[in-house]
Amino acid sequence: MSSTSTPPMITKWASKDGEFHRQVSSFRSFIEPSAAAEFPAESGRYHLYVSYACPWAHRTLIVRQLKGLQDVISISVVHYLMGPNGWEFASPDDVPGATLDDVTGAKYIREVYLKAEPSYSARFTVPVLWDKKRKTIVNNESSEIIRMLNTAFDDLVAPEYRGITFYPEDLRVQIDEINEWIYDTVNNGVYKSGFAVSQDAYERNCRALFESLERIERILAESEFLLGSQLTEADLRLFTTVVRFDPVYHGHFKCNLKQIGTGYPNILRWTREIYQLPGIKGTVNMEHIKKHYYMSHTQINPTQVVPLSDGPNFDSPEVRPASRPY
Ligand SMILES: N[C@@H](CCC(=O)N[C@@H](CS)C(=O)NCC(=O)O)C(=O)O
Repeated sequence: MSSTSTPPMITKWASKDGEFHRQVSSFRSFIEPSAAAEFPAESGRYHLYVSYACPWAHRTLIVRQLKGLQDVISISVVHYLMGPNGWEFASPDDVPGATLDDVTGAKYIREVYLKAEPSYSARFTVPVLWDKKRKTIVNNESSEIIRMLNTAFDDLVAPEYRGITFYPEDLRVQIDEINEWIYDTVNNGVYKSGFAVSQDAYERNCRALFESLERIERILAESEFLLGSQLTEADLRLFTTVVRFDPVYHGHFKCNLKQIGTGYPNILRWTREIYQLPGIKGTVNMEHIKKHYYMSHTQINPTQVVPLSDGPNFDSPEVRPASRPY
């Protein structure tokens, strides 16, 4: 694909059956602690390309924060608006929160992909984990990037972050199991509702989404986090969808049977607990989130008018776990 060709439009995300099918990510290598590895963990070598708007990229920002990796892995943040050329970099003077790409000098994320693989012809998604040394993409699948950040850099972080894990061995089976249905019906479920172009696909996915929210509400009525008193990867993956739910998915994606702030007291309490953990609120940029969805998906919102509400106040009341939950 040449660097001037146009990527597929958002409207093409739904296929003939009226249903949205998320593409499988293409770059799937792993960073490992061993110096002999293809991609060895090194401080300053790897770079994350993210969008504050994107719930998948948001996962990687959260784990980078909670694992104390800010000085080990650098980041670039794209403009909230996704235009016909896809994600674009912007100066923070023009778009507060965004950055230019000081690593490869790209104007668009698509150029980063094409530097890594000139024949790449799939979607140009964020997050992207980039190797500055080999000048290539290590991985563009958020669920795998957060696993690497969880363990691969432990020798390089400050002592208080070593050994922190959001994928503990004794909970792996339960984490994998809960991730599976939450991914399908909630994380991706909001997109399957919002991008559906048939009534049937919309209703089916929207109902499945709310069945899962009811199930999560029941879990969180009994338990501090999804799998007990320990914060795990399953919570972090769900959090990025829930934090966007009332301001964006409820209206823009028509996920409107209930709202988190008024309809799910236990999910609301749980969201506040995560939001109030050190460093997390700095990863939630509601301006980028709202402007991205309402202004980029012009097939859904042709006026590009952005609604006023940011959703529930996650800052207060203060909801403090008894001890650090991870
Ligand atoms: N499987 C990927 C999905 C990432 C993804 O779909 N990102 C969206 C933003 S929320 C994107 O960059 N879309 C651009 C496009 O599809 O053209 C992951 O979890 O990392």
